[in-house]
Amino acid sequence: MEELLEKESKINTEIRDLWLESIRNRDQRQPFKKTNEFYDFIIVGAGTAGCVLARELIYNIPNINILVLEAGPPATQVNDIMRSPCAFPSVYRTSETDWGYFTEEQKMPCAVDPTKEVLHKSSAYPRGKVIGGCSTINGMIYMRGQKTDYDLWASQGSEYKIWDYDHCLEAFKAIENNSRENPDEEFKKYHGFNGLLHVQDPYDTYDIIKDFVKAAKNLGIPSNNDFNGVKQNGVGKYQYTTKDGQRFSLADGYLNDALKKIETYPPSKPLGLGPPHELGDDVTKFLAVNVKSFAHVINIIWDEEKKDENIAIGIKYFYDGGVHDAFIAPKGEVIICGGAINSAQILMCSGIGPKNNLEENNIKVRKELPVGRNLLEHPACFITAKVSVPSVSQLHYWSSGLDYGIFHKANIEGKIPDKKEFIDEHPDIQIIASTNIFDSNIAARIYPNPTEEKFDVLTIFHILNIPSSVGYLELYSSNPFIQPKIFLNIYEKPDDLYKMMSSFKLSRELLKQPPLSTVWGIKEIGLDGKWYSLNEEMSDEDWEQYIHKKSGTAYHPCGTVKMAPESQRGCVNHRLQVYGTKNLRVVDASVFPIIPSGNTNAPTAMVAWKASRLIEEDYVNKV
Ligand SMILES: Cc1cc2nc3c(=O)[nH]c(=O)nc-3n(C[C@H](O)[C@H](O)[C@H](O)COP(=O)(O)OP(=O)(O)OC[C@H]3O[C@@H](n4cnc5c(N)ncnc54)[C@H](O)[C@@H]3O)c2cc1C
Repeated sequence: MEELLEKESKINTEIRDLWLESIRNRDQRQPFKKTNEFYDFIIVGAGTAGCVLARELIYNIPNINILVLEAGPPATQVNDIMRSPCAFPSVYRTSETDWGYFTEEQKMPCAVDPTKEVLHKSSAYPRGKVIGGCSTINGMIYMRGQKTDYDLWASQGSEYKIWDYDHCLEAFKAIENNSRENPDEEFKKYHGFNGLLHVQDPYDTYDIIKDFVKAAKNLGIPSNNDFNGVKQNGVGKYQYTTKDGQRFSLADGYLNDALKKIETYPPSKPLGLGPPHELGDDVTKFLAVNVKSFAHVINIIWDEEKKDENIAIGIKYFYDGGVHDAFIAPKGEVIICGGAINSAQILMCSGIGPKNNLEENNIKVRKELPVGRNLLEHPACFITAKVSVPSVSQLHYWSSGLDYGIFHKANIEGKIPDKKEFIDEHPDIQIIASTNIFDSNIAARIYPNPTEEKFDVLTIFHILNIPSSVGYLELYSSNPFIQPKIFLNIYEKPDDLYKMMSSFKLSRELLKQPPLSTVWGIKEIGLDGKWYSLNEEMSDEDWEQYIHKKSGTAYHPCGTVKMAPESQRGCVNHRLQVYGTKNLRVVDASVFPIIPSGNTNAPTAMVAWKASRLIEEDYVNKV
C-alpha cells in the first residue's frame, strides 16, 4: 500500500512539474506550445455538445489548440445505413456505436390502487458511443421545447437571465440551417438559415400517416405547421436534422468544420499588424483541433500541490492500450461533454459527487455535490393498432416513419382530453404516429397466434414531455469502464401515470375516426399479446398495468449535473463551472435544470453554443 501511495505521489509530482513547465513556456512568450501534451482546451466527448463546442471555440478564440477525446469509433464508422432515416430503429441497437447500458429493475407503487406494486424490469438504455455521440444514432427529430422551459431555467436568479427563451432562441437560430421551402414571416422569426446544423421537412410519408392527421383534425385538434414556433400544440409534421434526406449529425456540421481550422506555429500575427508569417522552415502548419477516437477518459487530473482548491490541470485517458495524460495550458480548461450518464460518472470517479456513494466506492471526496441525483427523463409508451389493408407496400428510404405527430395537454385525472386541452399552448404530451416500419417485429411480436396471416400495424408513441418523477444514478464501482446504476423512477409520481393514461385514451378515440376506421379498417388494438376491440371497456387499472409493462423512455436523460445555485442542489453555476473547482466545466444535456418539453438534441447543441461564448469571455478576461 505504502509503495502504491509513494508511486502515486511521484506521478503527481511529475504531473505538476509538467504543468509548471507549460506555464513557464507561456511566460516566455510562447503562447502556443505545439506538443501533444498541452492544450488550451480539453473536451471530453465528441457528442452533440462536444462537436458544437470544439467548432465554436476554435473559430472564436485566436491561437488556441483543442484536444477532443472520444471513447467511440471515428466518423468513418458512420456508414450509409446509419445515415438512412428508415434504418434508425436498427441503428441505435448497434453495439459498436452504443454504450450498451441497462436501467435497474425497480418496483413502483400503482397509481390507481397504491396498495399494489408493479415491477419495471431492467431494459436497454442506448447512448451513442461514436463521433457525433447520440446525434449519430438518434431519431433525428428537431425539437426545442417551449418558451416557458427556458424562462424557468432563467428564473433561478438574476445571473441566470442569460438562459431565458430570448437568449436561447438567438443560439437556436445561430446553429440552425433550415431548408423549409417558402417559409412565411412567422417561420422566419423563429428559425435560422445560415447555421451549420441542417434541418429539413420530411420528403414524404406513408398514406396511413397522412390519414392519421385527418383523424386528429376530425377530433378537433388544431393544425400546427411549426412545433418550434410560437406555440407547440396541435397536429403537424416534424422537422428533422437531415440533409438531402440523410442523417446530419452535429459532427457532420460542427466537428468537420472545426477540423478545417489550420494554425501555424509560431502563430500568425493578428490582422492589421503587418504581414503574416511566410511559411518557411521555421513555421509549421497543423490542425488546431486534435480528435482522438477510441480514447476513454478515466478521470480528471488535479493539482495536488493546491489540494483544497480542486484545480483541474488535465485528463487521464485510456488509449491505444495504455493510460495517457493530457494537460491544459495556463488559461485553459477541462470541459466535460460526456452526456448525462457519463459526465456524472467522470465527475464522480474524480471525487466530485455525493459523499456516501463516493466513499462506498473508495473514492476520495474532493467536493461533495449532488452529481447524478437529478436524472430527468421522458417516459414513453406505445399502442399498436391492426391495419386490415397493407399500409407499407413500399419502403421510403428517407422516412423513419416518425413524420407526423400531435402535442396536447393531458387530462390530469386520466380522462380523454377535450377541446380545451387541445388548444392549451403548454402541451405536456408528444405523440408520434408510425407505421410498423418503426419496428418490423412489432407486428410479429403481438400476433396472438404465430400461424395467423401477417398484417401491418399503425403504432402510436406517447411521450410524457413534462414529467414530475425524478430518477438518479450512482456509481456501482470506481472502475470507469463499468456503467453506473441507472434508476429512472418513471411514474413514481401518480400524476405522470394519469397523464400518460389520458393520452392513451385519446389515441383510442383517434383510431376510431375515419379514415383510419374506414379506409384502413382499424378495429382492434394489440395489448400485451391480445387483440381488443376499440370499443371494449378498459378500466384505469387495466391501462395502468399496460403502461407500466410496456413503458420505456424517449432516451432523453439529462439534469444529472444540474445548473442551479448550489443551495438549490446545483452542481454547476450559470456559467457551467463546477462548484468548488477551478478550470472545470460541464457542457451537455447533464446541465439542464429542467427537462425541455421536447426532444433533447437541439437544446443540447444550444447549450454548447452558448457555453462557447461564456468560455470565450472568461478566457479573454483571464490574466
Ligand atoms: C436512440 C435515441 C434516439 C433519440 N432520438 C432523438 C431525436 O429524435 N431527437 C432529439 O432531439 N433527440 C434524440 N435523442 C436524444 C439526443 O440525441 C441527446 O439528448 C443528445 O444527443 C445528447 O447530447 P450530449 O452531448 O449531452 O451527449 P452525447 O451526444 O451522448 O455525447 C457524449 C459523447 O461523449 C462520449 N463519452 C462519454 N464518456 C466518455 C469517456 N469517458 N471518454 C471519452 N468519451 C466519452 C460518448 O461516446 C459520446 O460520443 C435520442 C437519443 C437516443 C439514444
